[in-house]
Amino acid sequence: MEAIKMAEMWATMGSTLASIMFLWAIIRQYCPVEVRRFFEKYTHRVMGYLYPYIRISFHEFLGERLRRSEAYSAVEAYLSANTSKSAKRLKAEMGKDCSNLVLTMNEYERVTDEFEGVTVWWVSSKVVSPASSMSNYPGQEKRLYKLKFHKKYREVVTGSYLEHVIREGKEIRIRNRQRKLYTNGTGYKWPSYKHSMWSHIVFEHPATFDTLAMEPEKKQEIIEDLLTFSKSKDFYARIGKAWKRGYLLYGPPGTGKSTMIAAMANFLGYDVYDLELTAVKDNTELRKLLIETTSKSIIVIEDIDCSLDFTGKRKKKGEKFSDDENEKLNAEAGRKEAKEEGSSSNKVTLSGLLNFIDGIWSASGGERLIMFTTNYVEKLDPALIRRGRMDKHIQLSYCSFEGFKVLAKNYLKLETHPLFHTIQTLIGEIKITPADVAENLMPKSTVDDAEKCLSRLIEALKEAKEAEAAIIEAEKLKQSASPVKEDGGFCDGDRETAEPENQCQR
Ligand SMILES: Nc1ncnc2c1ncn2[C@@H]1O[C@H](COP(=O)(O)OP(=O)(O)OP(=O)(O)O)[C@@H](O)[C@H]1O
Ligand SMILES: [Mg+2]
Repeated sequence: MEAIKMAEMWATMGSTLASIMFLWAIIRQYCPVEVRRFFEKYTHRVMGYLYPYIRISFHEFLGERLRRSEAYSAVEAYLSANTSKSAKRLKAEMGKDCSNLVLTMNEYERVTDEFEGVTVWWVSSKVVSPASSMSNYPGQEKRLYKLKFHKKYREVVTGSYLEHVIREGKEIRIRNRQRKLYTNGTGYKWPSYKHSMWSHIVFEHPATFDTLAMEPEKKQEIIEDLLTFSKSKDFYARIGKAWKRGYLLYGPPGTGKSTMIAAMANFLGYDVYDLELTAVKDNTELRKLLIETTSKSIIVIEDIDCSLDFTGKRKKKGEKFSDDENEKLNAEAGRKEAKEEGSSSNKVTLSGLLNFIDGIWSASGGERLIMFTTNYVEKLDPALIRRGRMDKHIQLSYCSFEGFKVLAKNYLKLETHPLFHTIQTLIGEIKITPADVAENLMPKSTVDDAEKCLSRLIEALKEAKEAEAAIIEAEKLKQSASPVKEDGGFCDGDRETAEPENQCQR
C-alpha cells in the first residue's frame, strides 16, 4: 500500500513538473518580456518546493573584470583528471611542454562523480550573451560548470566534497601548469588598456640540481633550505613575517649563478620574474611591478652591482663601473640619496629597492624568493644585503673536483676514468670556472669520444697553469725591478707602468 502511495505521489509530482516545464516553454516562446519575468519568478519558487536537487554554478569569468575564476580553473583541472575517462565528448588541448594532450569535457557534456557514497553530476555549459546592436561583435560566450546533487547531501557536498575538488584541482594545476619566465625589459611601453607590466614566455630552462656542478654537501644544504621555505607558510604566519626569502648569489662569471636560479625554479616549480632594473622608470613603477608578481615565484635581479648605482647615474646591464668611477660615485651617494628622498624622485633609488624587498607591499602575494646575483659582492651596500633582506648568501666558486665529476657524468656519462686522477691534481692547483670545464667537455664533433674531451680539458688546465705561473713570474720581476720610493719617482705602489714624475700630481 505504502509503495503504491509513494508511486502515485511521484507520478503526480512528475506530471506537475512536466506541466510547468511545458507551460514555461510556451511562455518563453510567445509571451512578452514582462509576462516571462513574472512567470520566471514564480516558476522558480514552485520548482524550488518540488525539485529535490541543488545546483551550483562555477563561472569562468567573474564580473566585468576579465580575470579567470580560480574556482572554475580548479574545477576544470579536477574534472579533467577525474572524470575524463567517463566523459564521451572531450576537448583536447596541448599540455605542459607541448608534449602531451590534456583532455577536458566538451561543452554540454555530463559526468558523474562519487564522493563518500554520494553521487553528484557535473555539466559543462556555456551561455552566450546577446550581441550588442551597436557593434558588429558577436555575442560573448561565457563558460561555466554546473554541479547538481540531491538536497539531502547539501552538507557533505558544500563542505567536504567541494573542498576536496578545489584542493585537488589546485594541486593538479600546479603539477600541470606551464611555468613562465617574465620580463619587464622589453623596451615596449604598455598601452593603458594592457593590464600587465610584465611580458612572458614559457620557462623551459633544463637546469636541475642534478646537473649543477657543486659540492654535494653545499647542494644538499641549499635544497633543504628551499624545501623548508616552501613548507613554512604557517611558520611565517606565526612569527608575523612575510612569506618570502632573499638569496644573494655571488661569485666570478661562469660559476653557475644564473644556472642555479633556473635549477631552483625547476626544483620548486616556481615562475621566474627577471627584473631588469635599468628599464624601471622610478620607485613607483618598481612597486607596481612587485604587486603584479604572483606567489610561487622567484624575482631575480641579475648583476645588481651594475644595474643600479646609488648616486643617480644608472648603467645599462653589462656596463660595470671602474674602481675610480665607483669611488667618486660612492662619495656622492649619501648626499644625493638624501636629496632624492625629500624630492619627488623620478628613478629607482636604494631606498626604493629596499622597500621593494621588504617594505609593506612586499608581503602581498606570499611564497616568493628574491634573488640578487653579483660578481662583486664587496661593492654592494651592506644595507642591501644584510640578513633579513638577503637571508642566505651563496658563494659560487671555481670548479672543484666534485663539481667536475658532476659535469663529466652529465656531459660524458662517465663516473670514473683513468684520466680523472690527473684532472683531480690539476683542478686542485688551478682556478677554472665550471663554464670553462663544461666547454672543454662538450664534444666538438661526432668523432669526439669521452677520452678526447678529457684530454682537451687536461690541456686547457695545463695551459691555464702555465699562464698563471707566467703571471706570477712577471709580478716577481716587476717587484724586484721597482725602484725604492726615495725620490718620489712613483706615486702609486700599484701603478702598472712606470710614469715620469711630472705626470704624477696629487
Ligand atoms: N655550477 C655549474 N654547474 C653546471 N654548469 C655550469 C655551472 N656553472 C656554469 N655552468 C655552465 O656555464 C654556463 C654559464 O653559467 P652561468 O650563466 O650560470 O654563470 P653565471 O655565474 O651566471 O655567470 P655571470 O656572472 O657571467 O652571469 C652555463 O650555461 C652552464 O652550462
Ligand atoms: Mg649569470
